[in-house]
Amino acid sequence: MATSAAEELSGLSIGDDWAASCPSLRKNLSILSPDQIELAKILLNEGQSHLFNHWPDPGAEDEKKKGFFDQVARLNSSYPGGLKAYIQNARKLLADSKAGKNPYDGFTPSVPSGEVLTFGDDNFIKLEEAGVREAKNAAFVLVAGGLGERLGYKGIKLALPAETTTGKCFLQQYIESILALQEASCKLAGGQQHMQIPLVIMTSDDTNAPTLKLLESNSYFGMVPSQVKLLKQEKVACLDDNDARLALDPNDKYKIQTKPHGHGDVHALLYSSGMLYHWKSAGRKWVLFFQDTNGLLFKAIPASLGVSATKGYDVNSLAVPRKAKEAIGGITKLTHADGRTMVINVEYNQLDPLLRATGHPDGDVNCETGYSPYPGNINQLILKLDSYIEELGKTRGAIAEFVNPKYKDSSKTSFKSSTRLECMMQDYPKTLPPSANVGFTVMDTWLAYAPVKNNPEDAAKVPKGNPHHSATTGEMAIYRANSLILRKAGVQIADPVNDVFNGQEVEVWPRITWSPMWALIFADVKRKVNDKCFVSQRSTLVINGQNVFLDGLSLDGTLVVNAIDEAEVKVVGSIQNKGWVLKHVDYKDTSFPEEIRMRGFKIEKLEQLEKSYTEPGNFCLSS
Ligand SMILES: O=c1ccn([C@@H]2O[C@H](COP(=O)(O)OP(=O)(O)O[C@H]3O[C@H](CO)[C@H](O)[C@H](O)[C@H]3O)[C@@H](O)[C@H]2O)c(=O)[nH]1
Repeated sequence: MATSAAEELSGLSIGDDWAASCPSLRKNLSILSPDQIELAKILLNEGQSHLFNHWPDPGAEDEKKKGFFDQVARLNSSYPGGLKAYIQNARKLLADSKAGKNPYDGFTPSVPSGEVLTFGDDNFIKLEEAGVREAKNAAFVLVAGGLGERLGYKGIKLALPAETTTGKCFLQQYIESILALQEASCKLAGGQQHMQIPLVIMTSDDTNAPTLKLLESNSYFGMVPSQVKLLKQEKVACLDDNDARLALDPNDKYKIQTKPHGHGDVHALLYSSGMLYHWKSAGRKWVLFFQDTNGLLFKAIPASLGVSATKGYDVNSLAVPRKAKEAIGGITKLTHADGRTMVINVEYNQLDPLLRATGHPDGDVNCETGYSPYPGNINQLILKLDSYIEELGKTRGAIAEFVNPKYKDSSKTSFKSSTRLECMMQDYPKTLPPSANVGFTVMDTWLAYAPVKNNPEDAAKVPKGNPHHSATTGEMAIYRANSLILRKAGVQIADPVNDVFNGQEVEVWPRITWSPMWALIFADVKRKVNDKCFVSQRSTLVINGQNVFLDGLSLDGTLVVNAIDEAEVKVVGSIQNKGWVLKHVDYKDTSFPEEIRMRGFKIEKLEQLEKSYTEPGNFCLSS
């Protein structure tokens, strides 16, 4: 095609007319590759010419311009449907938000029915066994891309000690639990096959490098390195206004400002990585999703996996009784005026307005049980792999999104700061067909849920009766759960005492911990203790070893037992020493490490009986 002399001089051609509305980009087309030009076309078509307004003529800052397109290419490829879809979705959601449209318009909430389990009864024991049986066919997915802004800890949350008696971090606890499940499940299957249970960890730019470092510097906590796969989520572009104009980074005009898109990214990442097909061809049946700081989680997993298997649930959400206004979503049955129904998590900030808008003037309040009638979603999801793959084949893992702009004023025309689209992994069932078998499993909070989300200052402000969700309560909950489980198995455990750490009143139970290899399910505990045992309130008991049996132990102090699998150790008689005591530490006292300060106490090791059995054989441990 003929080109005018002037255009030839500037390197432009008539074929570049698509860029006529944006002269500063048009002048620079000659330095862009064909792929970059395609991306530029998408941006202009979607009303993003402002991104180029400040671009100088070719020859100046060319590397920065190319770098800009490198980022655009990443943003384009990491979002299902690319940037075009992102911008179009944003425009629609921003318009809905401006119009004050309720995402649940036309839906009436009601309390759904699901499986309510009671720890330790026959049904629970049966479900735990069914869960262990299924575990060899499972894959675990840990979402750990969040920064944990509410906690304010400078490291990654997975590296925090779940409890300070052993100092094991959350990631170690999770991995040891999966390995114990793997071993128990393969044993139940007759031990012929040795299947590795895969673990995927979703990270982000904020957490990827430290997560990898934590794994590598601890030999993957006993997993085979190839068993663990990190999938990094990308951030999404920020939006400056209701037209979904992308925001430039205030510190770098050649960069689009980005923010996290939320844990819902996990579905698109699993899909695009090809992981799901790989798992399916290896005969896997279940995908279990979980979050970064719940030290009780694996106590609830076997039974809930048992529920999924026996009920054939496509989706099973783990839930606990929820206190009104607690920062966990409520599992709700939504019935549309047109007859459609779904059982879905309604996020904690949306439940109250939804209830008020549908004939419940008091909104999110407790009922006569002292709890909200809506079970609290703890975001532990078990999906059946077959139907999950089928659904993702249609959606490519795209999850219903939302936007939450902070408007400058009631005209809702401008934002206080840029916003972005977000998505949540628990919204996966929203696109499922009505025939999908969606259920949930409720367990006691003491057994299943004690996350570490809040910093000490905010945790102390939580209304009385509502959970603090702090490092203090996360740790105390582990001791409480272990004490209650031993009690249920017949061990006499002294009553707790109340104490206040970092302004939070908690029950302090004996500091009892065991490795998952000792006991994964209640039947394991029952086999390994008897009702002649006693543990006093000031005691600490650490059991590290598969074949340790408490046979008439009376403990008043600290006992630590370490044993290899081939050593069978019977612990008998009375053991008494000064033990380990909890010393108060103020969170503002910077002479202590952050991990200690944030929980408000330090364990002072005065005296203990510690025994390690490193040779095979039968042993008797007494004072
Ligand atoms: O972009 C993100 C954001 C978060 N996360 C991860 O997602 C998990 C959950 O994040 P938060 O702890 O910030 O989640 P919230 O407390 O806001 O809420 C979520 O967890 C609650 C239970 O802990 C309720 O279930 C609630 O409904 C659910 O949205 C964490 O492991 C976090 O690391 C990511 O991987 N990427």
